[in-house]
Amino acid sequence: MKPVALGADHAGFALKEALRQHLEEQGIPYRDFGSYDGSRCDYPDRAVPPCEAVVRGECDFAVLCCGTGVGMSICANKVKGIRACCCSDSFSAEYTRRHNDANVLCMGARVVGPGLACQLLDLFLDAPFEGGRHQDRVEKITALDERR
Ligand SMILES: O=C(CO)[C@H](O)[C@H](O)[C@H](O)COP(=O)(O)O
Repeated sequence: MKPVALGADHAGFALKEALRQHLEEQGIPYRDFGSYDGSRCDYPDRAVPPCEAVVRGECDFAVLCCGTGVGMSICANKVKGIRACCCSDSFSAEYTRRHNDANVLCMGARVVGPGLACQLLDLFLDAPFEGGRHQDRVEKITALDERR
């Protein structure tokens, strides 16, 4: 398994740390792109490096944390090849993999607690992309990338 890329701003730092520890406990490799402490920083600067690692094929997935998860997801979806979803419920976390072939999970530390976030991460990592009719739709998303 390729490492999971992790990223966070100051608001998401503690949640990212909880997710990092959760991955470590399960023996799932990760690459931590920071923040490495809770110092104030800007989520666009923290979103891009983990996403670029996914696009380069060094990581299959990235997990990004900020206050709401929304700022991170907006930025991540600006990176060509990224399909990011901001999740705070289990159905979305699972089905964004099954139907959208999402490669980035964003979560908000001011929205979800660490226990739920770890559960959402497990669902995201375990769910397979179903392909079939969803493949055609993902190809249309890729075509949208090409128009930019
Ligand atoms: O971008 C966000 C909102 O979608 C993130 O939640 C940020 O973490 C948040 O805006 C940071 O807010 P702060 O007041 O500067 O801590």
